[in-house]
Amino acid sequence: MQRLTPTLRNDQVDEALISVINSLQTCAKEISFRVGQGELAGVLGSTLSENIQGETQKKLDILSNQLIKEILLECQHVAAVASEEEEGIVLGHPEGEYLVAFDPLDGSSNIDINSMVGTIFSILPVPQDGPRDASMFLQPGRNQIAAGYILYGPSTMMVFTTGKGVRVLTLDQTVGEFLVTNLNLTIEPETTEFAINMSNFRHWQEGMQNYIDDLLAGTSGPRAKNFNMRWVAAMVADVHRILCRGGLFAYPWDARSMDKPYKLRLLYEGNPMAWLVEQAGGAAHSGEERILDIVPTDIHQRVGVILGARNEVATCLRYLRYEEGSQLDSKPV
Ligand SMILES: O=P(O)(O)OC[C@H]1O[C@](O)(COP(=O)(O)O)[C@@H](O)[C@@H]1O
Ligand SMILES: [Mg+2]
Ligand SMILES: [Mg+2]
Repeated sequence: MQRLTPTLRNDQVDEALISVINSLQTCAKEISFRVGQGELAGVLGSTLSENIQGETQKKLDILSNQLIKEILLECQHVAAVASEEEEGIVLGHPEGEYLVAFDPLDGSSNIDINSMVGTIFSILPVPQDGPRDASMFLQPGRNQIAAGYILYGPSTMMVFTTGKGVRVLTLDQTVGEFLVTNLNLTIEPETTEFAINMSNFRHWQEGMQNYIDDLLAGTSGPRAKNFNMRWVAAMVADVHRILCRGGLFAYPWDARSMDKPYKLRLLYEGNPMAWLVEQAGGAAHSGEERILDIVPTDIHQRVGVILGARNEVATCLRYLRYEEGSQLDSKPV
């Protein structure tokens, strides 16, 4: 089975980017070991601190963030990093060609229940001109050079794209190497499975409520088919399932707190996942536009996310726009 570096060389990835991705691979092994040791490594539980997002940090959030930051900043090709857990960016090598944005630990609430978590990364080019500050990261997701995630599940997997399809590697714990286990994940355009946090139903826009109502109505409703639901509460695991067996994932606008109408973050979650899903033949939308076309105004900006099977994403958007064909009775007031 092929290793990561030859796979990247086959994809004509330049040596500088290979070195950045290899650094991420090192991070993945370090975090995977600690996640696997769990209680024994003393990494479970919360801290007393809050991150820039106003969320209580888990010990593993902080540890993963620190590990990734240190390892990436040792790589001479990394010009700066931006983390979901930190307010500002951290500058790296002045000659570095790449920027790395990451969610060090996605699905933090799963840590203490020994359930799936992950690391999500997005690699951007350093802009030609402009200041060397956070504004370097304010590029639309379509500029990404590489993106992906590491899933710490029953096995540890690295799933990524450099724009030539979606590659999957599995960590062989016996030799400590990631080996290629799938070279081209694809998502079927149709699906009968969706992932959404249903407890937010009452806070959604009417169009979203109508869409979900019709999925739940199954064969007796306007969609005339039954839909199954899954929610891992870790985007990385929900998106992985969609890449493996299809489906639709949504974390849409909600009215729980008006200063935070979206939960997921554009740079660390939305963009990398959107590109992976598009590379697999799916679609990824904010509810208003293609996620990869959004030009960020802040590194911690949040975004609505509807992604997965492309025909189902299109149907969901028709409901949100109250278009003909969305089988709605009601229209916006
Ligand atoms: O608490 P909820 O509504 O189930 O939200 C789960 C979502 O929040 C997240 O955990 C947010 O990510 P973090 O754990 O990195 O903050 C997503 O992975 C997941 O899809
Ligand atoms: Mg996350
Ligand atoms: Mg996180």
